[in-house]
Amino acid sequence: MENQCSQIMMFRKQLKNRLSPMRYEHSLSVSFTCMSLAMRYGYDMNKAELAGLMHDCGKRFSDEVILKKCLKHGIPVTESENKALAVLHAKYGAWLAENKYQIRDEEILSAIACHTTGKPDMTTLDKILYIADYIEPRRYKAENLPEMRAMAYVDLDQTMYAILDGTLEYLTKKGGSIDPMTREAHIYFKQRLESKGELNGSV
Ligand SMILES: Nc1ncnc2c1ncn2[C@@H]1O[C@H](COP(=O)(O)OP(=O)(O)O)[C@@H](O)[C@H]1O
Repeated sequence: MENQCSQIMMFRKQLKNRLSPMRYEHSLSVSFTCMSLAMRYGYDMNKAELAGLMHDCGKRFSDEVILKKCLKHGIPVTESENKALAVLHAKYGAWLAENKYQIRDEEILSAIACHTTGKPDMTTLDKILYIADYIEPRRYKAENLPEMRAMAYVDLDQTMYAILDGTLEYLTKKGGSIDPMTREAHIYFKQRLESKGELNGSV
């Protein structure tokens, strides 16, 4: 317990020096939101805290620099990621977390790696982090935030589907390339809700 706390304090100090003040605040806010969702869903709070804190550790560089760093370190970049560079900090962040911050927990690394796009068959921590990144208290951009914040504490799959649905609509309007992993995740959650008979018209 004491060890976990001192590890978190050390990572916070390092991130504070490396991220912009706003990005650092966002990371803290996501970390606390992850813990709160972990409480709700009976997930390990320490792992959730660490995943939330570290999720944007790759976002200290511009997208172009992140691409160069991925190529330099042999991190595979798909053709789609090359066209949608905004998603790449997640994969690079997972690499940094493992290789520079020495985080070895596969669930934490997986959650960091898929926090921008989601993916099919996400673990509980994958979902907690993806959702916390969207609903954290300092976020204000999306119109559906009050609804998503309430839904997050009712059902993770419903919330994943609703956020992915809104994000695809937003990205389509915005124009530009959309990473196909986001669509794959959307289809996956749609089918998952359908198979449970839980896909309602309002989502
Ligand atoms: N080209 C893309 N393909 C798939 N997902 C994307 C793409 N660009 C951004 N996203 C994701 O969509 C969400 C909204 O994007 P955006 O508004 O650009 O980012 P943010 O909310 O971080 O400012 C974020 O979760 C982001 O990771």
